[in-house]
Amino acid sequence: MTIKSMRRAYQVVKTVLQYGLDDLIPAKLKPWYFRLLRWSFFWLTNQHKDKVGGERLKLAMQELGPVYIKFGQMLSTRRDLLSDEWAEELAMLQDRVPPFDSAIARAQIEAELGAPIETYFDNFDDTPLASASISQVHTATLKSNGEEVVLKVLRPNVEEKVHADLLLMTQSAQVLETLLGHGNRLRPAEVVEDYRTTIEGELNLKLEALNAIKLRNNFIDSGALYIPKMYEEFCFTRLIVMERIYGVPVSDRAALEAQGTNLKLLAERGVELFFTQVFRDNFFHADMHPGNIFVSTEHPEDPFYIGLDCGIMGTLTEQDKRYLAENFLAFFNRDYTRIAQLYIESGWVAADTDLVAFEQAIKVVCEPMFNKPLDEISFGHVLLELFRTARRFDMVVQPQLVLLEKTLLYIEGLGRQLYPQLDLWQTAKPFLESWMAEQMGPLGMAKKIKKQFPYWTDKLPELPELVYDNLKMGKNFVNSQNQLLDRYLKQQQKAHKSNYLLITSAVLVICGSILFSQNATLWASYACIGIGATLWLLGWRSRPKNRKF
Ligand SMILES: Nc1ncnc2c1ncn2[C@@H]1O[C@H](COP(=O)(O)OP(=O)(O)OP(=O)(O)O)[C@@H](O)[C@H]1O
Repeated sequence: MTIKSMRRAYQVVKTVLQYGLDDLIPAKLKPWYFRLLRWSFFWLTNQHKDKVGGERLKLAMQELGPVYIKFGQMLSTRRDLLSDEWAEELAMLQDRVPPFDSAIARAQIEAELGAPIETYFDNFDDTPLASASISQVHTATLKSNGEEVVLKVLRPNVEEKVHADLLLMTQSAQVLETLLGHGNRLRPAEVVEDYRTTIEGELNLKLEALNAIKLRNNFIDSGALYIPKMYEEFCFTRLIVMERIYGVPVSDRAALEAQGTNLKLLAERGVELFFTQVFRDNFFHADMHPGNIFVSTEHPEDPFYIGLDCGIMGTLTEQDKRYLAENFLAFFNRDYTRIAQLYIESGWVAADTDLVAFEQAIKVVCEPMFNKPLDEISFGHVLLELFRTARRFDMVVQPQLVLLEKTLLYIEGLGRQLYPQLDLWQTAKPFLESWMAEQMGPLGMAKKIKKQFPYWTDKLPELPELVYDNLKMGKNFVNSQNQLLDRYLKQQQKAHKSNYLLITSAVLVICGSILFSQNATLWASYACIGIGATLWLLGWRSRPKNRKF
């Protein structure tokens, strides 16, 4: 431990004690060394007894600086872990940081460029346009064509500071975890680990630029989202250069109204954009706070979003996406058995989970949601409640899903703020249904076959064994006594049969295509493709029917 890190540790302990955060740990969980710590710092008394826990934590984080402020902001989105009051307090943390010296910014930029700023840029403004915890933003114009750009540069020594704070956080989280016991729902070590991934991603600006380029390309023809152009030749780990944008911050409702923005359309586009990013592109902006989203100023009747700061992006596996879509559809069909099955099938909860108890718990939290009109139900809230319930059944944390749930909650909140009558279900349902239909239909099958072709040719020799194991598992499963399980198993069997037919048909079509491409006996290739197509039809028809898509 260096002198610097010891000083920082002292500062953290001092703040924790001054804000009485140690009081928040129940006395019976406090070991002797905790009390000793408190006695040895007897002059540091809790000066904030009058304030509630969440507020004290917020003030302490504010005092500890940017890394803790960002941590608090992230924590505020973990509503599956925190109570709503605590989350609301932490959400108020503001990331306002004084700018750093522009001479330092210049030196840093020139070090990355390997040349004086004037070699490539004119009109570099020494007064920053914005200054945040990780970086600072300056405006300039490109020497080559006069285009307006912004230069985003990392704060000096920010990596060192973040890593020092992270180390301390990790150690404190481990102590806390031991005190609280492993079964505790707060899981501090996991939360800090989650934060580490997020903040470390933000320390690499090149990564942010690459994400922005990808997202921009995904929406290049869209009238709903614009991502500023990145100048790749000037993008490095500590510096990126992008097109300057002008827009109204999305949180500035008064300005949006003043310019006559069609708020209904804007709100609907927000929800659509989210589902497009998740389900079509599998690449979604996961840091959607108001400072990162602007609204276009031209053509207010046909507004679009402008997205900045693509440091944190989320992706889901194909399987996660399918389970997620099914999850929503099952919820709106009030099919709680199906939801419970989905959590087990996907592996989010263990296979030996008590299905009946799980289904019951899901029903208890979901059913009251239908007391509201359908259009007021929030997808994010549904997911949040389902995750909270699943956690009680030891759901393994899925960081990608937590990221998704947070983004969804934010997008819906934003949509409602812009247009309180926003009908979330009507906006999202057609999208989900057509996605599911496409996935399960012939086009989706063809796409999957094409994508999986190299993998299947590799796995072809193992296929009979896999199919046999699969069927055997299904058969063993059927022996269960439970009535509910029986229903589930029948469905499983049907699904296995259908999968078996579909897999065999795919194999035959692939074999036929290989024979055809190698100019082998044509009749054999036609026969393979013909039989394959017939089996596919049979498999398709024998799918379990009570899945409503
Ligand atoms: N291309 C741009 N054009 C105009 N303004 C920009 C641009 N990029 C960033 N800004 C301004 O700089 C601010 C900070 O940018 P950005 O969010 O990218 O920084 P950050 O360090 O990642 O901040 P945080 O992580 O706290 O969101 C934005 O809120 C916006 O006001």
